Amino acid sequence: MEKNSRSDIKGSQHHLGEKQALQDSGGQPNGSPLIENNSMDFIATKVKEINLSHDSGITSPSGDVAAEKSRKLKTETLSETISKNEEASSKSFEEIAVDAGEVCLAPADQYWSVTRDKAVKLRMDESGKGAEPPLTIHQMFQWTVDNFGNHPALCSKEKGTWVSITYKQYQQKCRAAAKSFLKLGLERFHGVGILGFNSPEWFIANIGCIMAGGLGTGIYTTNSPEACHYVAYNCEANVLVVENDKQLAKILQIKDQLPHLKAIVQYKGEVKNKMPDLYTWSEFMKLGEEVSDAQLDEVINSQKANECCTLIYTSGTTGNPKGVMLSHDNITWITSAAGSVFNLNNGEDCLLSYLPLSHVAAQVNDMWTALKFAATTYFAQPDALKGSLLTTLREVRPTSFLGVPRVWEKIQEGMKDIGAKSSFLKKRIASWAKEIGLQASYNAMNNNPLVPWGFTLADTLVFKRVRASLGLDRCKHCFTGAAPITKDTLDYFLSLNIPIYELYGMSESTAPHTVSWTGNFRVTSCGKVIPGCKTKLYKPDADATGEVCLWGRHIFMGYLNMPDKTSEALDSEGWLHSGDLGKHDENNFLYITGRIKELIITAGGENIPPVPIEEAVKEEIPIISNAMLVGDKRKFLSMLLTVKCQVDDNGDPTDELTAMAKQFCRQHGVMASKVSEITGNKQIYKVIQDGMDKVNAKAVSNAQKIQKWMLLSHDFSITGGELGPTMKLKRPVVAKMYKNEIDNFYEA
Ligand SMILES: Nc1ncnc2c1ncn2[C@@H]1O[C@H](COP(=O)(O)OP(=O)(O)OP(=O)(O)O)[C@@H](O)[C@H]1O
Repeated sequence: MEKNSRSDIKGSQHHLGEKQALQDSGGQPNGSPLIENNSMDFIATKVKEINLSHDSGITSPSGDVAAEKSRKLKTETLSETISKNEEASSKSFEEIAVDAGEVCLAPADQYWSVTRDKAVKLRMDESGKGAEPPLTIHQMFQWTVDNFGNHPALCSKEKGTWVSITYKQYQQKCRAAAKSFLKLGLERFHGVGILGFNSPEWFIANIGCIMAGGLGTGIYTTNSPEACHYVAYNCEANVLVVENDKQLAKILQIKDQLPHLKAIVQYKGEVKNKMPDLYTWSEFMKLGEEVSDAQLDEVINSQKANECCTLIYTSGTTGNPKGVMLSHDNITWITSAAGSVFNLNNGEDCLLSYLPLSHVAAQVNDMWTALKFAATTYFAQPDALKGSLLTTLREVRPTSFLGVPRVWEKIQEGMKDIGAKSSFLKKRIASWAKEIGLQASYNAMNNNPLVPWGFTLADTLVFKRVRASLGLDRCKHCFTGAAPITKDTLDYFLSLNIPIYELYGMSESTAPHTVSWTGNFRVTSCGKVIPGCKTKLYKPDADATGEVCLWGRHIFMGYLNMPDKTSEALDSEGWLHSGDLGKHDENNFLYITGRIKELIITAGGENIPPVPIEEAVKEEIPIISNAMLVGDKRKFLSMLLTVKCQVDDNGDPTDELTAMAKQFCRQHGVMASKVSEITGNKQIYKVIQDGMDKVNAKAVSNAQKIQKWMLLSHDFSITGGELGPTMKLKRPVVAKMYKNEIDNFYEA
């Protein structure tokens, strides 16, 4: 049914297959079951709504709120202006900042910098969004506290109960952390590395570090000790904040090679082996009690909006991670600019934090946008991506939800598995509703007011229940970003009347550059440029496809200590060259069509983007979880393949096939339940070869045909290092790991 409905839709005016053919294969790890199957049966079971209202079930936070005096930062003149201004509640902080004539910038004469303490020139416009006065993180925070001080800011689960802190308490805790960092000797523009799963402590450590004049630096929890060392050394970390003894163990292995390190703080669990300069969270938070407010305010007030406050290390899909230097203005401006597109209202939203905060997308969404718009951030459980995400989603019922493509794919897989087990009648109802849903969604996308017949019934019987069962019934914005998503997944959710809005951006653009939103989206497009930002397509070809170049106040300062890489990324005029290929449609929607850095250039000189071929293989042979095309400087193309298998509690792929993969084998007469049972299995190999033949039959040239392939015994994963944190394929890593296998393809 789905295929039929999609092909119906394909007849519409949009080139819907366009991007699907160009997807990155990186989004196919064999992650652990994200979705608990028994909770996904949206048709079969009456969906049990967990009526957790925004604040219900949340115990009062500890600490005497009334006794707290709202701290006045040296943005005092601004805050005073706010309180004096009769219209304070209706005026934005930016407007009031203009009134007060207070703009804090350090002298700078160029758009880029590669040294931690050097300010940059801002890409200010003369009018509009790009002309808004620059703000520091602290000014933005103070405005939120002044206006929404008693609003819940952070909610986390403690012993099974949600506990929240208000914006006032949040700021107070950040200030306490900042004082402790100062006490520990955090030097100006030196890093505080944070290595752990999302939690209030992560946010407080990060903002506390910035208040104290340091550079907030996330480190991926999946990093090896060596990879942690790379980041901690590069940012000259004075303090490392780790989640638990597992992360601590990694740091203990490398701490002697970190000349700037002064202390380690562990924020969860017991500190088993006491040692000097190792603190628990509660010890740490008390360390700075003697540091006066005036001392801290002096540090805060000396900071300028065009100076660095955060380092985002790239995930390394194309080489060693680079330290992307972000200024206060990068962060405060983009959160304001993107938030206005989505019409976010202060104090109205709540979201769930579960994607790695070291990645720019999660950090900007969960921490900075929430802070700017006084939203409430709920923290998921550390095993979110191993199964608990859905349960938490249903408790929190966020009003905005960001998933990387793989998250949406896992939800889709879970729902399909359940659907496959439903009775005949339920399957029929689902098919009927999905056909209507897809048509209705495409009509809405194309501004066609026609509502298909039966929509209201389908909405009541299916769509509303699905939304509730996923915890998305209050969700106004379901987002995807950070990597390409397939049209198949987008259509699947559209058929359930859940539009997923695509965002595009990079660490180097402080996350979003183009966005999609209600009434403004096109399937397979990543949306329109944010007001105040500009896109240029560099060296467009005959098809008007060129390299996507970005401009705006969100463009990063430079890569820390990497002048060459910085000048490769930023041209002499200050445009950021993304390395992505893209084109616009007649309505200025941007379509990403490939990555220049991933192009395969064969020995015969043909340029081949690998993603469309990899996606075609995965679609044709559904048992395949990952496919990597090789053939750079070789005579022909070959492909490494992995099959869908289950993962263990650590996220490591196991030998056990997924339910879907077992079913696939059975359909082809093979009673296998393990990966090892099908590697070398003639029947399965024939099925794969048949699929390859079909893909090759559609190849645009002989050079684009896959001549040889190999089924690997082990799936790719984040923990294995083959996939980055947003599940993108790390091609150089895989090429190195399977060098012998690849060489074998080309031996005569
Ligand atoms: N909506 C999207 N569609 C397609 N690709 C996207 C989308 N959003 C982001 N990307 C890809 O992600 C890239 C930015 O990702 P990020 O800044 O996390 O660095 P990375 O590419 O993962 O790591 P590295 O720079 O180390 O290679 C973009 O350049 C683009 O290739």
